[in-house]
Amino acid sequence: MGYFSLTKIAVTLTCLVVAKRIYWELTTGSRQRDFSKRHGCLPPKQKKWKDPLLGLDALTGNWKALKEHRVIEYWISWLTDNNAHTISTNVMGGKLFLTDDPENVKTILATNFADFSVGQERIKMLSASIGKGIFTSDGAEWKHSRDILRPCFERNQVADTSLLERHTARLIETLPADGSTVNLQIPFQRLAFDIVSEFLLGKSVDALSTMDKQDSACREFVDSFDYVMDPLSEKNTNARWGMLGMYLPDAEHKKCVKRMQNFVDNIISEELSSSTNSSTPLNRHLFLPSLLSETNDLVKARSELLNMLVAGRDATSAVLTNLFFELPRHPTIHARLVSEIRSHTASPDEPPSYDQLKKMKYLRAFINEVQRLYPVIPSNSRQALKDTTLPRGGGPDGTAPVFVPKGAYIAYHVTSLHRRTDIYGPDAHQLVPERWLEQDDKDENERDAKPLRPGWAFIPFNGGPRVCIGQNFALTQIMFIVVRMLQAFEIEGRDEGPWTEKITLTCTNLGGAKVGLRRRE
Ligand code: HEM
Repeated sequence: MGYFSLTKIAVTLTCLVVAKRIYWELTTGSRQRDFSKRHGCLPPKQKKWKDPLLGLDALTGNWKALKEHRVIEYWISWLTDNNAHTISTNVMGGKLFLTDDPENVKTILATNFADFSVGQERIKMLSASIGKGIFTSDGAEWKHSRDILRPCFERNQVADTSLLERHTARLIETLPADGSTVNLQIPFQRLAFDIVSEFLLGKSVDALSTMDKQDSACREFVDSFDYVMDPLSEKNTNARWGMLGMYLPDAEHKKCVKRMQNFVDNIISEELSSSTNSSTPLNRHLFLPSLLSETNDLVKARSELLNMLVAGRDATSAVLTNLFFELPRHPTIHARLVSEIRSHTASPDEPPSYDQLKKMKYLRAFINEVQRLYPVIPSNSRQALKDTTLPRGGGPDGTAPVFVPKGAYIAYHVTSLHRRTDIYGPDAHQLVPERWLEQDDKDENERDAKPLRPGWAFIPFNGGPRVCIGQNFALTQIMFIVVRMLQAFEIEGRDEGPWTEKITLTCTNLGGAKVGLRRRE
């Protein structure tokens, strides 16, 4: 009797599943097939998994690669193993596309911008730590955040290098100049944090001066921030549970989020209680006062502020770390940079102006090249808000459009895109700043090369309406710091081994940038 009723239940459930599937095929499925046919779509190559149902081996493979610091290469292999620039796959019942085709990237980020969201996964995961702000919202909410920020990044705001000089001078004072080994990664993080906080808030958090004091609020904020952004760190007790750890309750994570919130709440309270800040230059448009004039919602203000501090600290210091990892390994590039800096500044003590920086074409080429090889966001993704298409990747030769159903994720692999030999040439895997120079700025023996016009194949700052709003500020900052470091120090590399990925919210070299510094005479 019991057996009979179990069979009945099983049959009923099977009928329900089949009926649901038939209903889906007749409604959504039929609509999607029509849509796909009308747009001439063909399926792209498929990445298959041993577990055909959920693709669990994709998750375990990803986790293993993350732990072994080779997740960039692991994802690239999904494309190269299939000899394709766009593939589709199914993981955990969801559809995922992966592409390194510039035409597809342009479509997602610009041409069909309105068809895509930054994705529910990102919104959910990041909001839990930094709340709802420019990074974690879409549509009208995102546009509002962006409108508040825009005036802070206009040229006249970015061109004032006195702020950069004050903080970079402090960095140079604090670095050992006796040739002992120093890892520049942490000092760069502190410097970026000091600069971005003063740039946005009118007041620096003084991380370079206060970080070594155990009980400083800034130290606590940065430690908490590091914990939250690096779920794989040794400090994270859940990390020993592997992938499952990300879903286990983590009391320390909660504490860290609370500390970050308190830190930012204090900054907001100070701003609210002092209507005029005497240390703020009158010509500077600051983010926090603009934000507080737009909203009375203090949780919203806190989240926007956290979003901005995240944006401003990590990406810039990651690029600086990669630059100083590579620089001592390339003596010819190093020498050419020193000579360019000397030719554009009157004396080694003179901080460069914004206009002088703009003239340093080789320095800019070097920064481009390091960002090309090591984009600090090596892969990114968007989620389709409705049924839509990608222009390329379908059919056996990958030239037909591809149908993308509502809800599917499209990951675009920035590192793979930046290293395509058909775009950058056979030396795409080597560091060659000269490839970025205009013909007139090249040495005679370099001139016959075809000028590089990568378009959507170079996206270290993303592109389209959500292009990094801090791009010009970040580049000015990076150029300024490199110039001041090269003016001040003879630099010797102390890193052993190749560049190795360390992925948190951004990606940089696992061992940082270890150097020995001696003051230039
Ligand atoms: C070299 C340093 C930097 C790099 C490589 C970089 C890169 C990026 C990238 C790739 C994105 C797109 C993220 C996405 O939409 O998925 C982005 C967005 C953004 N970046 Fe940067 N960034 C840098 C520095 C900065 C700085 C210094 C600030 C601010 C002070 C900043 C503020 C932002 C903001 C607010 C967004 C979100 C824009 C939006 O969604 O509308 N970034 N950045």
